[in-house]
Amino acid sequence: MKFEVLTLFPDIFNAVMRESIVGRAQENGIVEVNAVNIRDYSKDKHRKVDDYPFGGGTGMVMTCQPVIDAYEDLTKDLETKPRVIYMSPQGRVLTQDMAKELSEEKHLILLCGHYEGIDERIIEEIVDEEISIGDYVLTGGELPAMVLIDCVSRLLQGVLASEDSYSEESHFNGLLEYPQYTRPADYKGNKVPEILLSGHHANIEKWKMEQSLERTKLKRPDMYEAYQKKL
Ligand SMILES: Nc1nonc1C(=O)N[C@@H]1CC[C@H](O)C1
Repeated sequence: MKFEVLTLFPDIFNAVMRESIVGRAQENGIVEVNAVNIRDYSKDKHRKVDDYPFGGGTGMVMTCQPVIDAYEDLTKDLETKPRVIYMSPQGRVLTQDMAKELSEEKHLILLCGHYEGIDERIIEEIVDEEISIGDYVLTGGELPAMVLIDCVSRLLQGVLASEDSYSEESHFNGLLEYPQYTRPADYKGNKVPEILLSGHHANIEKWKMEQSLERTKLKRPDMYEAYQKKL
C-alpha cells in the first residue's frame, strides 16, 4: 500500500515512518510512505505557500497553486486517481472501522494542512474526504497523517506477527481489550489472575470476554450500548 503525503515538513515523516513496525513494513515492501514537499511546487519567487485570509482573521492560509500543482504532478500519469484525504478537525473522526476500510486501498494521498488551514478551493478541487483524529486543534496535519498511516498499516497482511494481534484488541470487535499480564506472575505481592495460569483455554477465553464486557461497560458505556444493540 502506497501513502503519498503532501506536507510542508517531509522530514518529520522520513524520521518517524522509518522506525519500528511501519519502518519494517516499508523495508518489506508492504507499505510505502512518500512525503512530498508542497513548497517545492511554489511558483512564488520566495517559495511562499501561504497568504493572509480574505475577510480578515488571524493566521495564514495555505494557497491553492502549490498544493494543486503537487497533486497534478503526483497523479498525471495515473489511470485511476487515488483517494485524497485532507487531515482536518472538520472531518469524520477516525475509527478502527474506517482504518479497516482504508486498508483495502492500494494508494492514498494524504494532505496535511498547516497554519490556519487551506484555501477552500483546494478542498473543492482535489479532496475526496476530510478525516479528523479527534476534536481538538493541532498546529499541523502531519501528526494526524502519521496516526492514520500507523493504524491503517498495522492492518495490512504481514505487518503484525499474526492477524490475532489485532483481532481481539480494543475497538476491533466493538469492545475494549481485556487486561494484559506478563512475567513475573507475582510482582511485589501483586499477582496475575489465577485463571490465566490455569492452562484451561476455554475458561481463559470466557474470562477474557467477561473482562472485555466489564471494562467496556465501565470505561466506554457508549461502545457497550452499541455492542449490546448488535447482539
Ligand atoms: N484534529 C485534527 N485531525 O486532523 N487534523 C487535525 C488538526 O487539528 N489539524 C490542524 C488544524 C489547522 C492546521 O492546519 C492543522
